[in-house]
Amino acid sequence: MTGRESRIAVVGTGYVGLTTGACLAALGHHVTCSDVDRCKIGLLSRGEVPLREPDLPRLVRRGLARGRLRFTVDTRDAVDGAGVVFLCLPTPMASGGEADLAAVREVVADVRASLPGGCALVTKSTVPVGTAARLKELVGRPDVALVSNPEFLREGSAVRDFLHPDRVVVGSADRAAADRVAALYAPLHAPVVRTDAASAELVKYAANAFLAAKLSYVNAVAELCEAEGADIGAVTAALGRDPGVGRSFLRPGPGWGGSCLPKDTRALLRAAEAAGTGFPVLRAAIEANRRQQRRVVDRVAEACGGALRGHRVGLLGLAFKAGTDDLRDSPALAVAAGLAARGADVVACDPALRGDERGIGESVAFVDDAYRAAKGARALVLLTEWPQFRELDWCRVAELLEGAVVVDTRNHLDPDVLRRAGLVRRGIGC
Ligand SMILES: NC(=O)c1ccc[n+]([C@@H]2O[C@H](COP(=O)([O-])OP(=O)(O)OC[C@H]3O[C@@H](n4cnc5c(N)ncnc54)[C@H](O)[C@@H]3O)[C@@H](O)[C@H]2O)c1
Ligand SMILES: O=c1ccn([C@@H]2O[C@H](COP(=O)(O)OP(=O)(O)O[C@H]3O[C@H](CO)[C@@H](O)[C@H](O)[C@H]3O)[C@@H](O)[C@H]2O)c(=O)[nH]1
Repeated sequence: MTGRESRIAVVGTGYVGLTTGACLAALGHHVTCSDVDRCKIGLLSRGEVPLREPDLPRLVRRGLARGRLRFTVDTRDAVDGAGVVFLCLPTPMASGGEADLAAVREVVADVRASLPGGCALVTKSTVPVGTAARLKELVGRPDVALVSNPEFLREGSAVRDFLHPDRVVVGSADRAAADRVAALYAPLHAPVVRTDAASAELVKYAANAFLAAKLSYVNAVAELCEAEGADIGAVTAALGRDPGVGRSFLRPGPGWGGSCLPKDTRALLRAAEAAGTGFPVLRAAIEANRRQQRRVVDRVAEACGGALRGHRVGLLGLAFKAGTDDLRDSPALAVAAGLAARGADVVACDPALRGDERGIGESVAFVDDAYRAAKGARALVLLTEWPQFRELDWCRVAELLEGAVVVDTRNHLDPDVLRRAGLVRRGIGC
């Protein structure tokens, strides 16, 4: 690879952009990352990482120290001299459910004249089918190629997922540009799937929608287990051994959430409706997820003797899964809001949060440890599977609680430990 080809720009330094930038710098490239958030760029330039992601701070500091990683608020400066420009910008849900591409369009319009001739402009953001083609028109330059290279990392294991991908998907009408992007991943020895841009864009949505539908399916099987007296743990242990099913994404829970699955399923559904095909299976999976959250609220109401009004309910965990401090579309927040709407006095804790984060909402009082969340509660509800919740002194919890029921929406706690503490554990599907 020539000197210029190994100069990379990454626009957007969130979970995807910062991981991409730091990992590509670790692979030996010279990477400039840009972001509109001045505060974030200030922190990152000093080696401080404002995201909770294992290994990311170490890679960022090493990249800075070796002069391979640089941060700027000036995106035009970042793309100057770059052979590959990754767009890692937010594509949130718009009011109608579709993906909002405003940030992507704004950046492309802003940098189009500054892009070096021959560079590859790569969408790593999750974008609807046809976006690469439309951006190609917006750029309006025959010497700039558009490439779709969707990202499949998960929060909480972003660096590991980036460096050990199951597959790398590269889609473009421009073979040479796609070769150049694929070559960046060569040291990872991962399978590279080469496609046209539209197929690459669809792979990302189809993957997330599949995972979401699988989770809704498992949560429905869990409900059936409760009705029939079966045990979801035993069912999924055997089910997952079928290679057609696979072992992952079989854990029932309070519903699936996070920054991607909810918005991407809605966007795909909207796109399918606009395309005239519809997607009834996906629609059902989304509705089943809402129902799952309502089911958890009903279950807590049962634990409180039928009605929630006037009862204190303690919540263990607010993040959408363990290992992250991300609250975006967390099912825990939906459950908390549902409990509060039915009159419960909701008190929550989460080891990754301080309580002053945006998004927790007014209906939840935040306390800094599990014992304070348990104090005086009629029911305690585990919503995020943090390992430290297993290690609580459950006898102390039992003394602090006003009631005796723990609703374990992740089937995370040891039933015997709770039983010995005199508590009743209600899991999902068991
Ligand atoms: N978070 C994930 O696990 C994940 C995984 C795969 C794909 N994705 C997709 O990747 C994209 C980015 O997701 P994310 O979670 O990294 O988002 P994020 O919100 O964590 O980060 C986006 C960053 O872009 C910056 N930004 C916004 N407008 C900008 C502009 N005009 N110029 C420069 N920077 C700007 C923001 O300040 C922010 O730092 C989305 O399309 C998402 O769906 C996310
Ligand atoms: O067995 C499981 C697995 C997950 N979940 C829930 O499903 C949601 C999503 O979890 P996960 O997929 O681990 O989180 P993300 O970090 O949002 O990752 C998803 O979304 C990313 C953004 O598009 C993709 O890159 C990843 O491949 C895709 O897994 C969370 O609420 C989890 O608690 C379960 O309830 N049971």
